[in-house]
Amino acid sequence: MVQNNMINGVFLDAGTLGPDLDLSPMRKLPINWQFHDFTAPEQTVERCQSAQVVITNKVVLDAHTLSHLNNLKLICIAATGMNNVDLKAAEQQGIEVKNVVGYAGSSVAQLVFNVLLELTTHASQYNQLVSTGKWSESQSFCLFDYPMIELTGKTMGLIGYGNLAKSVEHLAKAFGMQVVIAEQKGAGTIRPGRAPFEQVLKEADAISIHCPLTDGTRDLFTASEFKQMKSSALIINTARGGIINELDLIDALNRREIAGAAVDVITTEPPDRDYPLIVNKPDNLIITPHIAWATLEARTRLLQLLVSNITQSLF
Ligand SMILES: NC(=O)C1=CN([C@@H]2O[C@H](COP(=O)(O)OP(=O)(O)OC[C@H]3O[C@@H](n4cnc5c(N)ncnc54)[C@H](O)[C@@H]3O)[C@@H](O)[C@H]2O)C=CC1
Ligand SMILES: O=C(O)C(=O)CO
Repeated sequence: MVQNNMINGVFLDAGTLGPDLDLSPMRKLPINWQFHDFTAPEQTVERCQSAQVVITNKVVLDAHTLSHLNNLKLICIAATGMNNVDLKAAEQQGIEVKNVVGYAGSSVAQLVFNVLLELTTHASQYNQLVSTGKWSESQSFCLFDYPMIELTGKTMGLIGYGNLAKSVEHLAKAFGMQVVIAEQKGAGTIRPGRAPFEQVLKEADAISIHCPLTDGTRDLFTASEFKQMKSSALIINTARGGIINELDLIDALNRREIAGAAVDVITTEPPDRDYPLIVNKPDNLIITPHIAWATLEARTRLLQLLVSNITQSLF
């Protein structure tokens, strides 16, 4: 508990919640706020120096930064992923860290199926062919340029089985897919209802990644994992960049070791203009700019949960 008449709070990257989200529920809390749209790494310490509560969506709070923040009592992450905060260093300094859980299930599952359907049905690529006149030039009433694949009866492999994976499972079953849930790679025992990681690689027609980025999941998918997958398999990463090795993904897609991929998250966001995954983007890769969470409905829930996280900890 902090004496509430003295609380200084900083929101380091309020701009990341979008221009259309009304932040007044947070502004109304009895906290002496400083809201910044974005914060560069070199501005972080100075901006947080007198704060007892700091809110960050994607600004990095590493051990070095935290070591300068002696007043800090609470970090509220305006997201589910906590990989931008050094949790061990925070714990050692007695700083409580809270994230927002369970706000984005519908939204993320919708994006997963949007890209899965694009990779299997190619509606926007066919739409493009119509716009460029290929349909008008055709002798047949329909085109066959992109092979259409039915999802019913196919197997969806889930990596991580928390809130988001369960929402994806729900939609997968509605499409008539079988769902296999991967046990953590290297686990000695396989929990009921789970399958060994390597078995999921071999069996899945589509893999959807929903685990956090940690030391244990960094580079979980490299050349070796892609080689174990079916050549017809698809992989979708809406979790975090870094879980898939991006250079290995480019190779696997170019060599058609797997059939396609979609990533909503990459290792460096936003990317530089010469980011390898983008400049060398294979035609069987879809990249979206970290939008899976970004429906207004999900962001509205996120804000409510963020306010409730702060209130529960401080008041
Ligand atoms: N693209 C986007 O817009 C969004 C991305 N995310 C990302 O999705 C991740 C998952 O979110 P939720 O499902 O809500 O989290 P969650 O905490 O409910 O589920 C994560 C699951 O991953 C499992 N896990 C942890 N380490 C693992 C490992 N080594 N191997 C396999 N599974 C492991 C956990 O046991 C848990 O079941 C977040 O950590 C975040 O990075 C979250 C929201 C939006
Ligand atoms: O909630 C998350 O983890 C996201 O990636 C969206 O910011």
